Amino acid sequence: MRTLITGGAGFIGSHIADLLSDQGHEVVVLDNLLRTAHGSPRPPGYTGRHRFLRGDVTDAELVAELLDGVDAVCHQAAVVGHGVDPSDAPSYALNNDYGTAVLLAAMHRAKVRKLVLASSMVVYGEGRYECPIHGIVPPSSRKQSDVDAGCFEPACADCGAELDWRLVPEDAPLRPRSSYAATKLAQEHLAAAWARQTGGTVWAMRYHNVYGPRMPQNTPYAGVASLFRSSLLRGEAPTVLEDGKQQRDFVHVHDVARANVLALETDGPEGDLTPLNICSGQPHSVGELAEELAKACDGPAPKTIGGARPADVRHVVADPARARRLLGFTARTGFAEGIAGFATAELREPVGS
Ligand SMILES: Cc1cn([C@H]2C[C@H](O)[C@@H](COP(=O)(O)OP(=O)(O)O[C@H]3O[C@@H](C)[C@H](O)[C@@H](O)[C@H]3O)O2)c(=O)[nH]c1=O
Repeated sequence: MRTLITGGAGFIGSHIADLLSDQGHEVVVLDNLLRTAHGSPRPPGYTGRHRFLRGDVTDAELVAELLDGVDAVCHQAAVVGHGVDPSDAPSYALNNDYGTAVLLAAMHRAKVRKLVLASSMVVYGEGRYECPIHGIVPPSSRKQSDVDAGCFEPACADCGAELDWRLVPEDAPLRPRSSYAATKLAQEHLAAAWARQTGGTVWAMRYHNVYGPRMPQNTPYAGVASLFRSSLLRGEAPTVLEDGKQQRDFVHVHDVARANVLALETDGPEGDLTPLNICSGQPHSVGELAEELAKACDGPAPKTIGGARPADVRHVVADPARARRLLGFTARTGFAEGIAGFATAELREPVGS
């Protein structure tokens, strides 16, 4: 199989490229290197192993050229971040949505019918909750006054009862809370329309909180695991927001790469997009993450400081059943083992801007 990986020099894309090559597949990497996992203009490991081209997914001519002879596309290139400042929306839309539209048009012309798309748990917005009286309810947005008063759990909008979190299945309502999240969902819509128009197949990989080697560091968008680790390695205590009891699904990048390779190798439903939670199925709190990392780095104990960032959600805990059923994917890296390895893993500085 010959695969074009956009964003193939990035944190997740580079692991997919390595795994595909290890398994004897042919890989073409397109990356603008604005924020690479490897941090150098020609990332070590690419020379000779993968065909590597520095360029942008919005460059229609280049994308068309690279699709020659390609069987499938793994689209990882995106501007990531929190996207809470509306003035960043044009940049997200240009790179994530216009870039995806260019790629899909080129795939149509080149008759490439298979796409694996990097999506994100951010498309859900807040997680799934059950009220003891009203059953599954849409979570109301947390008020700043509640957060300031130290009340972090979402309450039922109808009766005010405290809600229990539940696993989020792929057919949960999609309520993006940031420009970034909206552009990830728009990517899914563009790809779904392309699949319906062309009979193509799309697996939309809704990544949960991915961590592991080559994770970016020293950027506020790095993700909590990387930011905690950087603080600990500087000898500073990681600062835990809220009360530290907010839950996430931390999934190791090696598992995420394997899920992508399985998706590339698995025939999906034709003429549609199939979203999949890519997660471990083992929720952990942010407080636990801080404790585990502090232990593994032999650093100072975490400090819980309350507060929350705009657009922060409380618990997003994914249901892994569909990816298991359709791809045979189960995450193999346990939390304690993954975090211990991550404490000493090689991370990279972002380059460019
Ligand atoms: C950065 C940071 C976060 N947190 C908390 C805030 C959240 O409740 C929880 C998780 O935070 P984050 O990893 O920042 O994000 P997050 O769980 O909101 O998830 C997002 O992460 C972004 C980086 C990605 O762009 C998104 O695609 C998505 O994965 O950890 C801290 O307690 N201390 C910190 O220093």
